[in-house]
Formats: sequence, structure tokens, C-alpha cells
Amino acid sequence: NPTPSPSQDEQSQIISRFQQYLQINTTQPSPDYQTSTQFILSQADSLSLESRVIEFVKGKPVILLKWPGSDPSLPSVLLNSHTDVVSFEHSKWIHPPLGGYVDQRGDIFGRGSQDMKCVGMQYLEAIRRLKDSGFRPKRSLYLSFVPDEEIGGNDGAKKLAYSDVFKDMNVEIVLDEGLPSLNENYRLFYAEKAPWWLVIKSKGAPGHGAKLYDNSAMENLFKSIESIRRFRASQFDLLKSGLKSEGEVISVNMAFLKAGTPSPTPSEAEAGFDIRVPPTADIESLEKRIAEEWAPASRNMTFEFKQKVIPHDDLGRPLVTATDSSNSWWILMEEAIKKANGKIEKPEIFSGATDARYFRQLGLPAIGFSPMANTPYLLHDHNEVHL
Ligand code: MET
Ligand SMILES: [Zn+2]
Ligand SMILES: [Zn+2]
Repeated sequence: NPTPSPSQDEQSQIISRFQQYLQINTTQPSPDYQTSTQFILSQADSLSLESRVIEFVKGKPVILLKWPGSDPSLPSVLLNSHTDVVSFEHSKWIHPPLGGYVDQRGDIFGRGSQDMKCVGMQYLEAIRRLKDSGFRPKRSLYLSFVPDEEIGGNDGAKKLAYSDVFKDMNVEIVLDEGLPSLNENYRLFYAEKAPWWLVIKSKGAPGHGAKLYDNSAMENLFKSIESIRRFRASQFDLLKSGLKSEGEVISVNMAFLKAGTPSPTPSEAEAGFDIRVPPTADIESLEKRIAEEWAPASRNMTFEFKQKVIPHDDLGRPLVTATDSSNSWWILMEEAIKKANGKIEKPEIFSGATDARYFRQLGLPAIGFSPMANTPYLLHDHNEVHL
């Protein structure tokens, strides 16, 4: 049964709790997990949820909350959110990134306001309303607040997913983050692209900056950059023409460039790229392209991956959650959004990486959903706002 809309007073309390969470500095690379843990635990207490804190890795708390179901024999539901946020350039924000400032329009400013402290708080607020209405779930509901998603999740969601604790939880479906939409439709994600963080390096003899010669480190690197940029443009064209969606193209962005001495010309140069690979992409041909065109040994080049996630399961099948009637959770999710008068886009592949991949790796269905319609995409941007 629908619960009544929150009163003015309740609304301002909801916003104030969200502000408190935004004000905790969980910015990578040195997030204050102690304070965020205390905050989440205090929320859990106020909701009479069971809680435990597990440090699979010291200083990296996974907070697990539980609302026990009336039938413990049934598989459970997990709502996952990460507690860390990416860094910011303070001076580029119109309101302080750790302020949780609410402007006259009601926009809430803060790093993490979209990615994804809003979602963690929405889980908690939804539970608050359900509890107030007297609802009790049949299945147990778990909430995990995990560290380090923004740096790969190895010490957070990955550890949880592969733990005995997780086995005992008997989870059947996971919800994790999604993306906002500019229109009135909510977006649902059934898969995600895999991050490949590539560094290519070139070497060459240094020399006099006034001389034209082949095989310098800078020239070798630039040939690669040109080739990578042509590939980027071809993928971008597919997107612009509408032949492929954002989740279906391989994206490449140059992330850094480390090269150069005024004189002599440098003997080493390197560049880093953030590549995102859809689960349906031809991985072998991309690997070949990197080895043969982007960092060929014939041009004195080497490469390494700082991160290389293969978006496949152990049997080599694309890591995707079913969106048809074979997955009753997907159908249920769509129905729940419609019941709340929400409209839905067709299912999409998330363009970035989320912790959902660790749960999909286990064979579990996972749905990405950050309920933000009519909202610009400001994840990782200056002036991240929640409307
Ligand atoms: N979620 C972040 C991103 O997509 C961090 C991923 S770490 C592999 O950029
Ligand atoms: Zn996120
Ligand atoms: Zn993020």
C-alpha cells in the first residue's frame, strides 16, 4: 500500500540527513571512513536495523545492515551503495563540495550528491517510510555500504561478494547505482562497461631539438595518440549517428600525458588512457589493436594496464542481467517504478564501472538504478547537484 507523502517537517529532516552524509569527507584518496561508518550506524540504530562492520581490509569498513524478513528461509535482497566519492577542485564549485548546501531552487550541492550518497540515503529513507507504515518484508533486506568503489572496489564490494558472510546472506538480487536522465524517464542498467586503464610508453634516443629525425620518443608516442584519436572519433561517430548507444561503444579518453624536456628532446614519454569496453565488444580485436597499433614494439613502445576488467563471466559470456520475463526481479522493478508513477527508458548498459560487476560475476542479477529523472549528468563533475 502506498505510504502517505512526507510532511514538510519530515522532508526537511530527510534533506538534513542527506546533508550530514554529504558533509563527511569520504573523498578519495584518503576517505574518512570512520566518520561515515559512525553516521551510517547511527542511521541504522534509529531504524532499529541490525548492523555489523566488517573490515576485510583494515581501515576499509564494509557496513552491513539487515532488516530481517518474516520468512528467513527465502533468499534475500541486497541494496548496495559505495561510501567514497571522487576528489574535486574546490575553487571550481559555486557552493562548497563538502557543504551540502541547498540553494533557493532546492538543488543540493555536494560531491557524492549523485554518485552515490543520494542512493544510500534513499535506501534508508525508503526503509524509514516502510517501517512507519507498519510494513514488514517477507524476505530479509540487506544494505551494504562499501568503501573504495571509486578506486576499483577491490578492498570493498569485491571482498564482500567473495566472502563467507555473503554466502550466508543468501542474496538473490542486488541493486546498485545507475545514472540520472535529462528527461522524465528513469534509467535502468542491466550491465556495464569494463574499465581498462592503459598506459603506453615510448622510448627513443634523445637528440638536438633542431634536427629532424625518426624514432624519437615523442614522435613515437604521437603516432599512437593519432591512431587512438582516430579510433575514438570512429566510435564517437557511431554514437552521434545514433547507430549505437552510449553503453555500446568503446570509449577512449586520454587521461594524462607525461612527456617532455625543453632540451635535448626527451628519451621517454608516456600517456594514459581511460578506455571503457562494453560486454558485447570484441575483446581480442581491441587487444590486438593496442599491441599492434597503439603501442607496437616496432616503434619502441610498451604498454601496461593499471586496470583491466574483462566484462565476461567464467565461461566467456557477456556479463549481463536478463531484462526479460526470465528475470522476475527485472519485471518487478519495472512494475514498482510504474506503480510510483515513474516512466522508464529502455534497459541500458552503464557507461562507467560500478560494484555491480562483482555480483554479476557471481551469477547474480544486478540492476543499476539511481532514481534521478530530469537531472543533468554531473557525476565526477564540478557542482554535482541533486535536484
Ligand atoms: N566508478 C568509477 C568509474 O567508472 C571507478 C571505477 S574503478 C575501476 O570511473
Ligand atoms: Zn558511483
Ligand atoms: Zn563515481
